[in-house]
Amino acid sequence: EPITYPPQTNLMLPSDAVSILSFKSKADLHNKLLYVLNERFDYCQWRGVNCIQGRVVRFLLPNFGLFGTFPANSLSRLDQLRVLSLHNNSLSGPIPDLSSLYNLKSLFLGRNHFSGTFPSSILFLHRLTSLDLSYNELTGPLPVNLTTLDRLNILRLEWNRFNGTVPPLNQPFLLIFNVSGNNLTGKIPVTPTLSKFNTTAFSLNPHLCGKIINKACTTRAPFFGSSSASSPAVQSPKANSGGIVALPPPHLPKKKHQRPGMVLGFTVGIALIIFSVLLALAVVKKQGGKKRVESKETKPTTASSEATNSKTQVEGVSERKSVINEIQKLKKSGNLVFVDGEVEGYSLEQLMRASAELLGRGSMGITYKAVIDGQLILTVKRLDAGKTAVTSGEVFEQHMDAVGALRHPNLVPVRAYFQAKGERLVIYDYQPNGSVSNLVHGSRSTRAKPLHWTSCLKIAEDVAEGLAYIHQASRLFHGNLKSSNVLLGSDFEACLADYSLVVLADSSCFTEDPDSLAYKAPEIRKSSRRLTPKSDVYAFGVFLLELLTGKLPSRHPVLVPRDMLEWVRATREDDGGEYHWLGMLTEVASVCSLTSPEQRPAMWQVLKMIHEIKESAMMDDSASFGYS
Ligand SMILES: Nc1ncnc2c1ncn2[C@@H]1O[C@H](COP(=O)(O)OP(=O)(O)OP(=O)(O)O)[C@@H](O)[C@H]1O
Repeated sequence: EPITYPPQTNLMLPSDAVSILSFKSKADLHNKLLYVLNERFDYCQWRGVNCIQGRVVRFLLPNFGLFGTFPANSLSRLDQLRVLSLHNNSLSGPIPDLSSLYNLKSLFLGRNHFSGTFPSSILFLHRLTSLDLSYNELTGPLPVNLTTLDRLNILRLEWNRFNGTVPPLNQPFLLIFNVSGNNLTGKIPVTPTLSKFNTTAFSLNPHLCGKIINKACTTRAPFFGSSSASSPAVQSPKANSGGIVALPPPHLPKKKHQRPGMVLGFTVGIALIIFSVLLALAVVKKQGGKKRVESKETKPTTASSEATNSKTQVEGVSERKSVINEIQKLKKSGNLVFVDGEVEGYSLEQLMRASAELLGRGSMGITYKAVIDGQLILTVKRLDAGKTAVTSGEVFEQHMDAVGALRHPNLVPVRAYFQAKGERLVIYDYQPNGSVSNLVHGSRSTRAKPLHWTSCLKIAEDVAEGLAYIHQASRLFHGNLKSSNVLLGSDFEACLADYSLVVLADSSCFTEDPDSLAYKAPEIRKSSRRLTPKSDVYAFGVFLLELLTGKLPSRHPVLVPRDMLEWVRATREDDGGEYHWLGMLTEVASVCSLTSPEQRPAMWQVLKMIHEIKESAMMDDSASFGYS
């Protein structure tokens, strides 16, 4: 039952003042709040306190450097309280019983060190519209009854240690929702509300699965390099340091009957390969005369990317070819393999007939933009046969199945692949707005100007999200992060391309330009066999510096971290306004590019640092809804 009248503890002092002072006595051990009470209602003028008719309705203490605990029975008497924010302080211990704050609409306790389980008293606060417990150390399951808080607009629970399953939340007004970075498990309930959120709301929970995050709840597809045939049950999160949890080793061989469009040549046997190659050669020969020789002019990409695509367009005009001309040597002994969950939207024949434009030549092969039947735009990467010859057909198939299973808003999705007789194609979505390399360095004629620091932050966040996802969702890594492999999607979101392809190639065949080399961590400069997630972290550090300075990686000086900031600043026309933020971002870049892989943070830790910078920046601009 709600308490209607606050019990008077001291006839001289209003009970709201007593509440606040008793809160301060334990929560402000460093005495940051200078609360003095001379007159009876002075407390309504205290910093962070807002009253209506002498009763405290808002108590807002974000970023006050509060250090201590949140004492039980302190604020519980503030029964007129509507908003409570203790966001971003250093409060530890459990969150006390708050059930008497029955008028509370917004509760912001994020970015502290609160521990213990989800405070069940919160479930009594039926008027709550905003609840933020993110970035704490809370453990245990999320109560199923969270569904009863039916007015919630904001529910932020990310970066705690919650385990168990996601409750079947279906609050119609839930607009902001995040449970990423916990240890939640099992299938995400497919409610209309939860279906509205994309995978980032659930990311970095290694054992979550289900339709909403495009991850099957069964054992994952095999991946490259694994040898174990026996698959233990899902590994305990505790077995992993730092929160990265590896998926169980795959079952080998893979159950092939589950997917459509299988590569016949590798499943039915040698005899069939020979037969189909002969047949295909006959068909190709017969159709040779009929092949479309006209090369449909594929329009250049969107107007907004005019500058960014100038290099590829010049190459495209001079080397524009039809895919049929380029890959007509294909022996048609295989079909396109559409990765798990993909609809077979087109055939190999359609792909071969598609008009194509050269996008560029990279270390692994040649990349084309292909337009199928004048409608569907794809990117086709034709891998260099010689360089990937070290990878057997079976390993290639297993690897591409694992890579194709990755789905994240910051990854360019693999849709299909193909291999037959030395030819290997990987088909991706086409990203219409060029690459970050184009964006930062522009065409050669224009002088490069570094991006605004907030754009750097946004791109860095997107890339870190994509990398952290790859590392946690599989035992894969990118292996070739660089600005030409970070593409801009239709909303100018940054998406990683070319992830996890480099392991298929013999790196000794590579002749890399100085910029590509500069992304390589010291331990992999000699051989890419030693690629690990930490080498991606190194490349991320180089990429971040490239973003901040607009300088090509081969021109980055080797500096100790404290000189690094001065160099970063010198490359920018800074009026001093961004100094603080540049400092924080440069620090992230420096720690990522440490020589020793062990000293570099894991990608999820990098992501956490970037989130923290973003959140403080938002608070600084008072742009963050509800925190001040
Ligand atoms: N899915 C895609 N959509 C649009 N452009 C793409 C796509 N994939 C690659 N590109 C662009 O095509 C060009 C060639 O890419 P490619 O990956 O072959 O070479 P690279 O990125 O320069 O080097 P590397 O092979 O080492 O990654 C690059 O400019 C890249 O930005």
